Amino acid sequence: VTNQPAHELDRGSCVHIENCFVPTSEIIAVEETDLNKKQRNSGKWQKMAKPHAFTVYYVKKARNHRWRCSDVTFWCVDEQLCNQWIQALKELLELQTRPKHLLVYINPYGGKRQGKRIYEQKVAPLFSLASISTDVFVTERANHAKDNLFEVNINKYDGVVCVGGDGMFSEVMHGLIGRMQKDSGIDQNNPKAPLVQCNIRIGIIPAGSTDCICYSTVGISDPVTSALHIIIGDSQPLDVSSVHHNNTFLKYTVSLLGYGFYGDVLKDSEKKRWMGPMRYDYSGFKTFLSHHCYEGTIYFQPAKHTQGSPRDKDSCRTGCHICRQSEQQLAEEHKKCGLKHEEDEEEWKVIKGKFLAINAVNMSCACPRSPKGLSPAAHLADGSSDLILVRKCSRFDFLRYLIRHTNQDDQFDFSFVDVYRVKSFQFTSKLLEDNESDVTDIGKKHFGQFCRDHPACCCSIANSTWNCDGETLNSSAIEVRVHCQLMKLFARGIEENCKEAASNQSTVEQLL
Ligand SMILES: CCCCCCCCCCCCC/C=C/[C@@H](O)[C@H](CO)NC(=O)CCCCCCCCCCCCCCC
Ligand SMILES: Nc1ncnc2c1ncn2[C@@H]1O[C@H](COP(=O)(O)OP(=O)(O)OP(=O)(O)O)[C@@H](O)[C@H]1O
Ligand SMILES: [Ca+2]
Repeated sequence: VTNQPAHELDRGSCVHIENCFVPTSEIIAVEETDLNKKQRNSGKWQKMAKPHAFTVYYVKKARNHRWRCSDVTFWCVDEQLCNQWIQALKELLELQTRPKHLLVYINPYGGKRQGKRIYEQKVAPLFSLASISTDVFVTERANHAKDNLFEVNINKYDGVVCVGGDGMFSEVMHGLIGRMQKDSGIDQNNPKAPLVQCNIRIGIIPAGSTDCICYSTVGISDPVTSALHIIIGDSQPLDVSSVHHNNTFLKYTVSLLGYGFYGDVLKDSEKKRWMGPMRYDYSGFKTFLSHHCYEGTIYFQPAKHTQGSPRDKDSCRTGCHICRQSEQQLAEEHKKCGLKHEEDEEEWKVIKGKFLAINAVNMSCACPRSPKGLSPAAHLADGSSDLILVRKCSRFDFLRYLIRHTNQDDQFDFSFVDVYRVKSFQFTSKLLEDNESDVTDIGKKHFGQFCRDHPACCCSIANSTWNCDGETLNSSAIEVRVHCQLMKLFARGIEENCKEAASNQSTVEQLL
């Protein structure tokens, strides 16, 4: 069997196959080749009596974590031998645990409103090549996908795919995690309830405005790359934080939970949805100029179970040992403590102040606008969140901080920025504290006026809102807890040395 053209086989020439390989885990499909098509294309086949061939489709790694589907055709004069190869390769593929039946939700209005086109033109043909069957559902309203996930026979599927942005992913995640807890009789309103892990993987086909979750877990936001990760059945566990207020469940978050700057940007940008992804630049500029800061108190529990720190130079990569070690450490702690809520006994740290931004990120939050993200050393699956506190500072300093989202300089190397790796935290705004603790204290009650009367103080008279993975929360006082590896994605994290892999494979057109 050779990948040399048939006319060379016919001449009985010696075949040179380069020494290179594709792991079976990265083969997409094996098919008997349609020789009529090949004949038409190459015109090199006419002389051969009865040729046989099969084509292997495989993942070809290009630059910047981009994957493409490549193929190589093997020619053979012996029909039986050709069939044996096809059979053997198909058996190898069967041994891989890959999705066979997927449930797909498409948000036709996400990002630049291209979700349906992206799925039909770039993704569906690849799923069909890989013999994956799908039930496709185009949403007609917000929360359609989430509501539907509570009704469908979920056991029929090997995974759920969402075509859209971070908001669409959030919907699907809420549907799946919520369904899982409901089926297991877990009360989501209890902030301390041990949540049941969700083993049905989610695949993200990026078609949104920020696509931060896709970018941070794959290394690029590219529909074809994501489709290939789904096809080969990659698996990446992900931390999920639960957000509560007064024993009421509000939301789950996996990327950014931001108060102050990012909350205000989101709130303003929601009114400008018609602008598409540009709305964030417009509202970002406006919010930057308004320069509001917010006063409040943060209580947090440091994440002692993990060896990593937000100031580490190394980032979370495929097969990350920090994530593995942290998960094991947490599992051991839970075994030792049994049902006892050990968190309550651990130390809480308190920070009071005036902040321009409070950002809690479960992952780096890398995205095309910010290729390293808001916390470059955050881990996808270590059971912790990085809590970034940006204190009141000048507009110029805040701009310097924002610019560091976009370049290689250290974002935390500012006197007004603090970062902590935490496993839970709580926030209460000063306004709420004052209202709740002592309503008769005139000075406290009129805090709003107090600030208005002193122009030097830029503290807002109102609360900000929380930006929870691109959705606003109704409450400013929240209680947040990280759940280590609560769910899984069809991804493998960001691969190391991708450039090297790309150049090794660029010359590779042979296989086996
Ligand atoms: C001067 C350059 C500064 C550039 C700063 C770029 C920062 C980009 C940071 C992106 C962080 C994304 C975190 C992920 C959040 C997602 O869960 C969420 C849902 O998709 N997206 C947003 O909330 C969307 C948030 C998008 C926020 C965009 C903010 C743009 C700020 C522009 C400020 C301009 C100041 C210029 C002054 C002359
Ligand atoms: N058919 C629909 N009509 C209106 N809204 C929808 C529909 N389907 C889903 N949605 C909602 O649209 C919101 C935004 O969608 P999505 O996340 O896909 O795009 P985006 O906001 O442009 O991107 P990003 O979240 O990456 O910034 C989601 O919160 C989702 O609940
Ligand atoms: Ca994490």
